[in-house]
Amino acid sequence: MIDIVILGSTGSIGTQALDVARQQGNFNVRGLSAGGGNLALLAQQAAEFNVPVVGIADPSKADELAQALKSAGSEAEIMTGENASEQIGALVPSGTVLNGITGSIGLKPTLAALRAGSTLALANKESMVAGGTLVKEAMTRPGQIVPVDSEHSAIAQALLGGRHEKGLTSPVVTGKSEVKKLVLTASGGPFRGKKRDELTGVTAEQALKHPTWAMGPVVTINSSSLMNKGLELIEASLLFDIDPDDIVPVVHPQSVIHSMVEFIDGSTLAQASPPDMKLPIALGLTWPERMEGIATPCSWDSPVQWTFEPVDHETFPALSLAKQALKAGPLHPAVLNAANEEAVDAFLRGRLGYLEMASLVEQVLGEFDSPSVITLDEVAAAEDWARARAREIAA
Ligand SMILES: NC(=O)C1=CN([C@@H]2O[C@H](COP(=O)(O)OP(=O)(O)OC[C@H]3O[C@@H](n4cnc5c(N)ncnc54)[C@H](OP(=O)(O)O)[C@@H]3O)[C@@H](O)[C@H]2O)C=CC1
Ligand SMILES: CC(=O)[C@@H](O)[C@H](O)COP(=O)(O)O
Ligand SMILES: [Mn+2]
Repeated sequence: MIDIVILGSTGSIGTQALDVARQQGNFNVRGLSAGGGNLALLAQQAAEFNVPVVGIADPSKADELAQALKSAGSEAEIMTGENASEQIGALVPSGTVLNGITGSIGLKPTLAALRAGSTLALANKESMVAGGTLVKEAMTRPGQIVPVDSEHSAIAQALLGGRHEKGLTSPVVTGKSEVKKLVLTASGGPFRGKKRDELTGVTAEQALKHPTWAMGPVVTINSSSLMNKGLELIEASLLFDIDPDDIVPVVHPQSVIHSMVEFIDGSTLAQASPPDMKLPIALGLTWPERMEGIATPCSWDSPVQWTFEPVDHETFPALSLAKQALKAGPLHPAVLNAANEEAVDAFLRGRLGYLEMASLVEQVLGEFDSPSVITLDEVAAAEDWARARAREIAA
C-alpha cells in the first residue's frame, strides 16, 4: 500500500486521482484538502476512502464540514484555514502528495510536502511558476518531484529514453546531457485559427469550451489564451533545467502527443496517448512504475491524423509574455501568474474583456521593479503587489 495525500481533492485532478485510487485499490488515502466550495463531495470522499484527516481553506465552514462528515459517515479530523493544506501536505513523509490545487496558493503546500520528504506529484504548475527557486531549494532528494501536468509527464517519460543529467525528474544522474530541445505541444484551445479582431467579444462560455480536455475553469481559460502554455514553458524550464530558448511550443490540435524531447543526434522521442489525465496522475502516484489498464491506448484500427502547426504569437501574446517574464528575473514569473490569476477571475466575472487579460498582465509586468533575491516573503510581496495592481487596472 502507498500512503497518499490529495490536495484539491474536489477538483478535476483530485477527483480523477481518487478514480485511480478506487480502480487500483493499492493506496492508503491519509489526507484530503479543498477550498471549501463542495463540502458534500469532500465528506463523501473522506467516508469512501476512510480518510483520517480532511482540511478546507475556508475557516467559516468548519461546522458545516463537521455536519457533512457526520452525515457521510466519516470520523475524520478537521483542519481549517489557509494553513490546512500545508499541514495535510506534510502528513506522509514516506508517501506521495498530489498537489491538485489551482493557483499559486498551492506553493506553500508544495514546499511543505517537499520539506517533509514526500514524493510530490505536481499538477499545481503555479507552484513552480511562482516559486521555482524555493521549490528546488525545498527538495530533500533528486527525483522528488514527479510532474503530473500532461506535457511535463510526457517529457519525463521521454527523458527515460535518453541521458539527461540535469532534469529533476530524470532517473539518470550521470553523464552529459544528450537533450537538445523540449517540444511542448499545445491544443491551440477553442480559438485556434482565429485572428485578434475575432476575439474581441469572446465570452467566458465560449472560452470555457476546451476542444480536447475537461478541466477546471482557470486552466481552461488559460488554455484558450495560451497563457497555460506560457506557464508550462516556465514550469518545463525550471523542472528540467532547460534554457527557455530550447523549448519549442507547437500546436497539435489532437492532444495525443503530449510533448517530445529532441536529442543531440537528431532523434525525437514523443509520448502519445488519447487525452486522459488519469494516465499522468497515476504515473505521478507510482513513478516510475506503471499500473495496468489506467487509460485507453491509441487505436490503430481506423485512419488517424496527427497534425502540427506553429503558434500564432500575434493573436495569442500570453506565451511570449511568459517567456519574457522567465528571462526578466526570478520574481517576474510570480508577478505574471498573480496578475493573470486576477485577470482570469475578472474575465470570468464579466469585468474584463477577453483580450484585455493579456494586456493587463503585460502592463503589470512592465511596472514591476524586481529585487534580485528570492525569498518566500518576497514572492508573497510581489504577488500581493501584482494582484492589487491587476485589480486596479481591471476596475
Ligand atoms: N484539470 C486538468 O486536467 C489539469 C490541471 N492541471 C493543473 O492542476 C491544478 C488543478 O486544476 P483543476 O483540477 O483543473 O482545478 P479545479 O478548479 O477543478 O480544482 C481545484 C481544486 O483546488 C481546491 N482549492 C481551491 N483553493 C484551495 C485552497 N486555498 N486550499 C486547498 N484547496 C483549494 C478546490 O477546492 P473547492 O472545490 O473547494 O473550491 C478544488 O478541489 C491547476 O494548477 C491546473 O493548472 C494541470 C494539467 C491538467
Ligand atoms: C491536460 C493538461 O496538461 C492541460 O494543461 C493541457 O495542456 C491543456 O491544454 P492546452 O494544450 O490547450 O493548454
Ligand atoms: Mn498541461
